Amino acid sequence: MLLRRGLLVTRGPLLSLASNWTPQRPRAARTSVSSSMADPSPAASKKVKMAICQLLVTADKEENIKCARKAIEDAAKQGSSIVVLPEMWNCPYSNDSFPTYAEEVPSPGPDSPVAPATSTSPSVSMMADVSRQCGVTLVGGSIPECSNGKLYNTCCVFGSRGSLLGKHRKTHLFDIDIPGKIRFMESDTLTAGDKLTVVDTDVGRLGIGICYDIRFPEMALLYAKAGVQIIVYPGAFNTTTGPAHWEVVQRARAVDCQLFVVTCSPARQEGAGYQAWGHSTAVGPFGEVLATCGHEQATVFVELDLAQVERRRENMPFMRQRRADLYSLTGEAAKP
Ligand SMILES: O=C(O)CCC(=O)C(=O)O
Repeated sequence: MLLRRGLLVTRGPLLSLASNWTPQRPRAARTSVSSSMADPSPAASKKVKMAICQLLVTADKEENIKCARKAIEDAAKQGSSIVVLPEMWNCPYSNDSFPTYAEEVPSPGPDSPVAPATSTSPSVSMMADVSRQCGVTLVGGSIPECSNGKLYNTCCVFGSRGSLLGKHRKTHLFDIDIPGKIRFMESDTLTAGDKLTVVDTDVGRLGIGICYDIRFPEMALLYAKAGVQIIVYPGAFNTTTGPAHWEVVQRARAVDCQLFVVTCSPARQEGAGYQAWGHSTAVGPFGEVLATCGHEQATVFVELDLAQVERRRENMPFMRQRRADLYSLTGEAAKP
């Protein structure tokens, strides 16, 4: 895609965003639905209770798994139907750690094999087990995945019966160099994923991105086009780009796409090689920050009314107002 004299010029097969951009309802959504007489909007409320677990990640993998399990169980006890974990929650965020902490991840599917607790994929089996036991949808942050001699930064999404519904491999690797501030080259160890990931769950239709993926609005727009209601970005911004961009990119994606944006960071670990920004957040489809936190370990509880996605799009129909004669977007977020 080229930006030339104010024109967005695309190459390859076009996927026009100008017409027929009606959000699709998720298949088999089992969101609790209640209508409110006081609400003049035709869209009934569809409320989803979410917990965003900003975990303190240590070098002790077993401890990280125990701590994540407890946070999920506590969130379920408090009535959450969907729980989100941070990027790289089972290992320190460093190129040295990724190969050592990596696990195999099975292919998604309703009957995906759930690895027993003694397997070589203890993080994956814990997530499958606890989501089934607690009956929650789980967006499992990310962990390093090993597959055919390559490493990926991978997010697993589990349904409330413990099956692996989807996995997203981070598509934009975090390779940046801000002299005197931060240099990180994920591509030294990781390979980029090659697809966008839309997952239908009990609570709604999710689009998944990981951290640096949030900086690419085209990806979020394709998710909106695919009928996604919530984009979840497990992410670990840092103390340079975090204060500058973390909140603004979330609000920008939410406003551009008129959907919910949720981020989940690790807590900041004093003395760690990588200083995470924290501030896990949920943003509504009008760009409003609904809930957030600081940089310490915390669980953010938030209720998302998914009916707001339709309401905002009725109020301000950007989707129908796009100018396909002037610009369009290539690519596809495959529907599940
Ligand atoms: O985009 C940024 O500033 C940070 C991204 C990042 O930390 C990551 O992708 O892991």
